[in-house]
Order: sequence, then structure tokens, then C-alpha cells
Amino acid sequence: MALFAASRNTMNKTSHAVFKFLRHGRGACSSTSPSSESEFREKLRAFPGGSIDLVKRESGIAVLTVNNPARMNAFSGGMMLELEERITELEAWSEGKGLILQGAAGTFCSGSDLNAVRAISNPQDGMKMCLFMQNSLTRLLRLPLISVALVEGMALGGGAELTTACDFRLMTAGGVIQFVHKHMGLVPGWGGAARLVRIVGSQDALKLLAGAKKVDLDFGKQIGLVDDVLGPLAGEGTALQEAEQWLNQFTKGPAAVIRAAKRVVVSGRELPLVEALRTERDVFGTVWGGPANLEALARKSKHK
Ligand SMILES: CC[C@H](C(=O)O)C(=O)SCCNC(=O)CCNC(=O)[C@H](O)C(C)(C)COP(=O)(O)OP(=O)(O)OC[C@H]1O[C@@H](n2cnc3c(N)ncnc32)[C@H](O)[C@@H]1OP(=O)(O)O
Repeated sequence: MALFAASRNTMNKTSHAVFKFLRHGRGACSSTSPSSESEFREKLRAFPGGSIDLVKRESGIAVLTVNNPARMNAFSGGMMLELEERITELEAWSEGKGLILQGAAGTFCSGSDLNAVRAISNPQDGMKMCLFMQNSLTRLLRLPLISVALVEGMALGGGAELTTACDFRLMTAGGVIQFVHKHMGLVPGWGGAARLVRIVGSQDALKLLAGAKKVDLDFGKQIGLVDDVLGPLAGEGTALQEAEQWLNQFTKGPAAVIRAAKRVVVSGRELPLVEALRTERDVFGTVWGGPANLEALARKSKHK
């Protein structure tokens, strides 16, 4: 027991460094100089409207809502800043196990607010916005929480990119994910292309980006962009409740173990093999001999 505790302490120190790397290191893009970063934040603040709402439940599942229904939940500048704040809050939530990302009022998100986009359409601001959102969405995907994008209605442009920053995508009837970037003379810039290739492979990613193809339930399931379909289960609760039930199959159990599972998957996905193996050892050290492990050993579990 003492040996386990001692090894856990040593591992925890190493793990801390590794997790810091995973949170802020390679791939989580650093921005430009601090002064130009704060100028850019001021610019984003000049485009208010909507909000990003966070509710953390006792079950260990949080719900993050993109809330700007008058504009089909488009991202204003203020919402980009709020998203970053909410992610920081979630990074500090040590009891958390799962996250549902949804849009308000029955639709997901129509991408950037075109009014803000028009005002920052110069290359310098475009690059800063791209870095800012890449950083936030990389941190979102790396959270030690099993995350689900609940796609009701439309997920367009940046909204489609946002769905790829979750571990899973659930869709209700009539839902559509569409990378409309081509129609805007663009490609994704919030990290959506890089993540899409990892989810559906390069052939289908190219079809979705170069063809701006609409992904509905059937097509989404076929290419593996949509993990499951929700409802319509009249009388059995809302899509959010259904999503919570779906997520519960992965979040049941002690937070330390669920969070460790997500961490080894993040490192396996992002790091070269030798580094991923090292991280896996570190994470293993955080659960080996831990309360859940010792309880299971005492129970003499049979996994039938
Ligand atoms: C390309 C990448 C990118 C980035 O990297 O920044 C972006 O995300 S750019 C934005 C890409 N998204 C779009 O271009 C969506 C444009 N909107 C639409 O195609 C439609 O509005 C649609 C399909 C979302 C909904 O159509 P529907 O007929 O159901 O409703 P309305 O068009 O009447 O929309 C209601 C209301 O919402 C406003 N709206 C919708 N999307 C946006 C947006 N992205 N930015 C700002 N405002 C948006 C729309 O103008 C209507 O407002 P109203 O005052 O009633 O005219």
C-alpha cells in the first residue's frame, strides 16, 4: 500500500508536467505578442451579443451551451472570449467526467457571426482569430472529460468545426453538419480540417471540404462523423436528456479513472508513440493502487 502511494506521488509529479504540456504545449497554438493579443481581445469585445453558458452538474457532466438564437447561435467576438473563459473553468473542474456541447433553441451553431467577420476580414485579424479559436478548440478537445457535441438543427462553417472538437457527435432527426467554407471562399481555420481528417479519414474529409457536402444522419453515420442518432422518443425526454443518458455509459464510475481514460486517448492520438507510451505510464501511475483499483482487487471482480 505504502509502495503504491509513494509511486503514485512520484508519478503525479511527472504527470503534472505531461498534462501541462497536453494543455498548453505542442499543438495548442500560442498567439502573437502579448500587446497584440490584448489588442485583438479588445477587437473581439467590440462585437458583443450572445453568451456561452456553462452548467456543471453533480453527476460530473457539464453542459456548455452556445447561446445566440437570434443569429442561429453564430459566434460573436464576445462569445469567442467567453468560450475561452469557460474552457479555463472546465480545466480546473477536478470532479468533472463528461461534457455536452449544444446550441440553444434547437439548433447547433451557424459559425462565426458574419457581422464580426466582415469587420475583421483583413489578413492580420483573420490570422489572429484563427489562432485564438484553434487554441480554444484544441484545449476543448484535450479536456480530461468525455465530450459530446449534440447536433440539433444546423452546424455550419465554424459550427461544423466546433463539432469536431468533441470526442463524439450525436445528432437528432433533421440535423445537418456542413463545412460551408468553400462557399465562403475559405477553408476551415479553427482546426476543423485537421480534426476532421482524423475522424473520417482524408478521402471523406476532402469530399466534405471540397464539395461542401451536407452531412445528415445517414451520411454522417456512414462516414463515421456521427456516432449515434437521438430520438425521436416522444415522452422520453429532451435531446439533452437523451445525450446525457448516452454519455452516462462512459462516465459511470470514479472520476479519476474516467479522466485517466481520456488522458491516455488524448496522448495516444496526439503524441509520437514513445512519448505516448511514457504518458500512458504516467497516467497509469495515477490510478494504480488508487481507491478504485484497491476496491476492485478487494472485490475479486469477475467481468462477466
Ligand atoms: C466559413 C468559416 C467561418 C469562419 O472561419 O469564421 C464561418 O463560420 S463564417 C459563417 C458561416 N456560416 C454561414 O455563412 C451561415 C449563414 N447563414 C445561413 O446560411 C442561414 O442564416 C442559416 C442556414 C443558418 C439559417 O437559415 P434560416 O432561413 O433558417 O434563418 P435566417 O437566415 O433567417 O437566419 C436567422 C437570423 O440569423 C442570422 N444569422 C444566421 N447565421 C448567421 C451568421 N453566421 N452570422 C450572423 N448572423 C447569422 C440571419 O442573418 C438572420 O438574422 P435576421 O436579422 O433575421 O436577418
